[in-house]
Amino acid sequence: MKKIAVLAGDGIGPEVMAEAVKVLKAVQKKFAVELSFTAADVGGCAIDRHGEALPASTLALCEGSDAILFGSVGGPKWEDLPPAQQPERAALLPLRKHFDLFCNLRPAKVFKSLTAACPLRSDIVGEGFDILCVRELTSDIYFGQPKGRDGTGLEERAYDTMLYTRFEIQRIARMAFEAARLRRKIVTSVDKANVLTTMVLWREVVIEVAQEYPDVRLNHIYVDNATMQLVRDPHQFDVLLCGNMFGDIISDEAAMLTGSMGLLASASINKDRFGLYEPAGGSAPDIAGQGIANPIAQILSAAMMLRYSFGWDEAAAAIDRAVETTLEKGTCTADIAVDPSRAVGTAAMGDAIVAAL
Ligand SMILES: NC(=O)c1ccc[n+]([C@@H]2O[C@H](COP(=O)([O-])OP(=O)(O)OC[C@H]3O[C@@H](n4cnc5c(N)ncnc54)[C@H](O)[C@@H]3O)[C@@H](O)[C@H]2O)c1
Ligand SMILES: CC(C)[C@H](C(=O)O)[C@@H](O)C(=O)O
Ligand SMILES: [Mg+2]
Repeated sequence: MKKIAVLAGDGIGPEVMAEAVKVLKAVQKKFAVELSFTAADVGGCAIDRHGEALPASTLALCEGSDAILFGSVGGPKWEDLPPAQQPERAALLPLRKHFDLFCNLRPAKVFKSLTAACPLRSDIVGEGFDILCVRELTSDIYFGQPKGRDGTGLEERAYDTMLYTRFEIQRIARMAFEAARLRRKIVTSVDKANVLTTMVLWREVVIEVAQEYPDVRLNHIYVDNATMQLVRDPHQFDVLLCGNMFGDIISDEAAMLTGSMGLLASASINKDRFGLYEPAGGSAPDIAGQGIANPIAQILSAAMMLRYSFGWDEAAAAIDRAVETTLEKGTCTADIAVDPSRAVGTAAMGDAIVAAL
């Protein structure tokens, strides 16, 4: 029996989470495995109901679970709170830090049947590309100290600290090289070593780690060039190794190149393979409550949970295949439909994936 903490969160979170749970329940039947689901509040909805974004009871549930399935948090309703109380800073980042989820895997793969949804020219996208962003998730300018604001008038200042230790770079670099070994064996390390001291260390350590993996090719690219090369020729990339900040930006770009933010799943794991699984996109306030969000990123995140935290590769692959089959049949939500008048809603998309499973 695997215990799953279900934290749907805000905006489209609960809408897409319902579909992921539906798919997991179907997996349970098909593969005769046992899963338990316990829901808890997190993010803005937890502020509204409990006065804080990450209530102690929610954290305790996560601690007693085998994995966390996470929706998304945040939205306009909570944007005027003091920054430290906002859902993203008070719930998501502390969860990542608390469980030491340093490794964020974000696979950006174009589905064959969706090449038309890709915003790139057809001669550039070709038959599709397959990139894995390996993003460091518990350090960098997100967490470096000091952070703060002081001074007054025109002397008022605000600052964050970009900081990496050798240990932090080594462990995320090893994850990238290990992942590349199972793929096309190319790691492209994204940095800004021409300007930032942190990134000079980053590049040095990545080069050292590469010595342990002589079978994997290592390239370096500056982050500005990386954003441009992704649009010019995404096929050149296999594994993109990034720090926390650059990985945040690059993974949104890679997601959209596959057709929609609603397609990009993610796994945030620690050294023991405990993980938090969430779509790379957010609470999408512009479409929340309409039943039109794409549940695929949430469903594929659930598949990643089965693969990385539970080691259930066969069940995970079955979900991946069911998503692919559904798309091949032409069932699409509005964000990826070439003809929006034929788009289906969130629940119908989930039902179609369950049927394909
Ligand atoms: N993991 C998280 O909890 C997480 C991640 C990113 C952003 N956020 C938060 O979400 C809120 C909104 O952020 P944002 O607007 O910058 O980014 P967003 O990812 O929520 O939305 C960006 C665009 O992508 C679209 N989109 C995203 N997911 C989609 C889906 N499943 N189906 C169809 N379209 C989808 C949205 O409609 C929107 O047009 C903010 O409060 C932000 O901080 C949370
Ligand atoms: C909501 C925010 C804190 C988060 C991040 O910046 O990591 C999000 O953008 C993501 O990509 O998971
Ligand atoms: Mg992001």
